[in-house]
Amino acid sequence: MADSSAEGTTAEASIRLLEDYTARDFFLATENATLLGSGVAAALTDPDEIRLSQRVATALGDGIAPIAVGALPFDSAEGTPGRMVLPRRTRRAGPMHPAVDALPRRRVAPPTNARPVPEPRRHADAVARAVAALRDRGLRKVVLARALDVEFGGGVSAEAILHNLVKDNPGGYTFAAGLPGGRALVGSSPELLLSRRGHRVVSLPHAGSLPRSADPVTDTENGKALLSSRKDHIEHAVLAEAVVETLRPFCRKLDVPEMPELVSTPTMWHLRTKITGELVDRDVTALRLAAALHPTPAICGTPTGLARELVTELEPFERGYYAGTVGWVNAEGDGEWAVSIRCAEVGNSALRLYAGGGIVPESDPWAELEETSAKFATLLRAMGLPREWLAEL
Ligand SMILES: C=C(O[C@H]1C=CC=C(C(=O)O)[C@@H]1O)C(=O)O
Repeated sequence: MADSSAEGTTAEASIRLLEDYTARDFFLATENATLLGSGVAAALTDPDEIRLSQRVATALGDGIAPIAVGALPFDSAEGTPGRMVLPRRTRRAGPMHPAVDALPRRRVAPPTNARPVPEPRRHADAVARAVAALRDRGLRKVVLARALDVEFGGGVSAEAILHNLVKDNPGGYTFAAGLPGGRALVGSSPELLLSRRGHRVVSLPHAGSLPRSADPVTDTENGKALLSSRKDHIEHAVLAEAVVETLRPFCRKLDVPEMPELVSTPTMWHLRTKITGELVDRDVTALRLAAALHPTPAICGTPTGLARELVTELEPFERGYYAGTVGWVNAEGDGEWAVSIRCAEVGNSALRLYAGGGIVPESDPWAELEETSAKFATLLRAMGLPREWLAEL
């Protein structure tokens, strides 16, 4: 029988969950709560995400465990199926911050080798080709990503990276999801795909970005520049419209602000829209809603099918669980699903880091390359590496 415990809202309780995390587990820390799922009472994989959500609801209804946790890939057609686990043991605690600030950072040994995939210049070329394809094939937006393969002669610890990510990102959805073969998807995303609590649903789509700067004047200027950038508002509007269109049939009421707001992570400025709604049917679970929304134009594009084709054509790697979604759902159908960005797939002695950006007809290839470098910084920082380290590759 699966075991579930609420361990209180004290700082010690949430920090204990972080300290007990191992690379096979599921972990999620948000502004509101900390969750650790360990062991496997049941595991479900399915390339069809809607069917997976139904199978998960049935398993939860059978009482196998009170909660299911897991990850959906960017594109299950690439051969990576959605993967859900009903943990043997689920532990919940209150939010981690600010108590975690007092903990020392954990050391991640320096990499022995690193290789951008593709070469930076080739990513800029791909962006230029994407801009031309948007025009020729009638797309409004596509999201192109690049990867960074990093090797560690002496091994790399997902636990240490997660620890530092939690410390660095108090407002983030900081996650780790165990994957087959002892690998783990570890990251800290600013973006909530969907949360459901009772009738209330919330989505926090993010699109439109500029890097933060260590210089306060430049930093403020970047924020202001983003807020007045026509190109970024177009990129954002395509996303917000798609989220609203998908949620509308499920909701009797939707609240959508007219303009996006400016928000920040420690490494990026973004445009974000807070969309809230009231569900018509309480039987529609958080996972079912996440499966309906995914892939949004924050990580794929519009129209979805054409954008997905363009991604496959222009990116020389498979995204796997990057640009998918990670989260949990319980027997009541409540849950929380973050977009799996600002993350890395971590193995024993190597990891692959990912970063992407939305391309619209107004996009500049070199600025887009810069943007992906800035987005890598979330993980680089957790690995103890300065952003300048990228320029040496
Ligand atoms: C695809 C990523 O970010 C998305 C989320 C926020 C802003 C984005 C942008 O401005 O391009 C991206 O759509 C990523 O970090 O890999």
